[in-house]
Amino acid sequence: MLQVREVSHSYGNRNWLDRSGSRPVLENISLTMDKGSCYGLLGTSGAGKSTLGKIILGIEKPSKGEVWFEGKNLYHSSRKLLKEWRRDLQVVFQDCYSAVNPLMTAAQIIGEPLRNFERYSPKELQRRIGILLEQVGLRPEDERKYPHQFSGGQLQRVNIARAIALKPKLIVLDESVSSLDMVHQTQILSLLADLRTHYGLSYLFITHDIRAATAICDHIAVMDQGSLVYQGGDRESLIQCAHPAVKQLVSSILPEHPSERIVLN
Ligand SMILES: Nc1ncnc2c1ncn2[C@@H]1O[C@H](COP(=O)(O)OP(=O)(O)OP(=O)(O)O)[C@@H](O)[C@H]1O
Repeated sequence: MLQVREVSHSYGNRNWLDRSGSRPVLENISLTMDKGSCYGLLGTSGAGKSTLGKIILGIEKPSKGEVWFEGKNLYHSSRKLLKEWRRDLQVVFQDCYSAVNPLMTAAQIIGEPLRNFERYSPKELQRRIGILLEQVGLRPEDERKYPHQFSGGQLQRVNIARAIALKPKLIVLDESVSSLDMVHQTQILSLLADLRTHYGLSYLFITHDIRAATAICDHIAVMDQGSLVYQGGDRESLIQCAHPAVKQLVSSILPEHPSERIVLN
């Protein structure tokens, strides 16, 4: 469904005083995502995960390489095709509060993509917003609430409802559960798993949290300083991987004494 082919990227010099040359943020990244899969992209801060996410979403053109989505080259497409991709590729960010307009109600936030892409009557729009609220576990009366009247976990559900409103094919989840407490994290991860089954969605799950990634992903890649240093589907090989960046991630969740070690997932 999605192929990233030999993608490299630099942001260029930040200002004219910076003569150091543009350091690559991504170097020769290739990955493939199958339909319906959940691909975990792990790595420490600054590894380049969000940059790769933006390139996959079509909002940051890579300096080199290609992104293919459903057999077509994302950055060599007509305006019409790009508009279709805007529907098919959605994103949920970490900071649920800054991802929404504080002056809009939940109904307005969730209804926004439907108003932009569909021509529903007001009654039909209302009905669809009601279904979406229910699907993400919110109550009908929540539609009248403003962002500040929700908890972080509830507002992230509003963001997820907006992301699934157009029945996309791929959702980039960029640290989407990272700012939530453990209880809300578990609830949102379980909601995401249910929605994936219901809609046949694919996720690119960007995170630094190996535990969250192993809970829902069927494939995991680890990035370090702009390169992919590990790709695999099975937890054991991730734990056994000798690359220092992978070991660092794994050790962040493993106690020193083997008898105290919990099994991932
Ligand atoms: N718009 C930008 N302009 C210039 N440099 C940028 C820009 N966005 C990111 N960078 C730089 O690119 C590098 C990778 O950043 P990116 O946000 O992709 O990493 P990340 O792995 O997602 O990190 P984090 O987990 O902290 O979000 C960093 O050094 C960052 O400073």
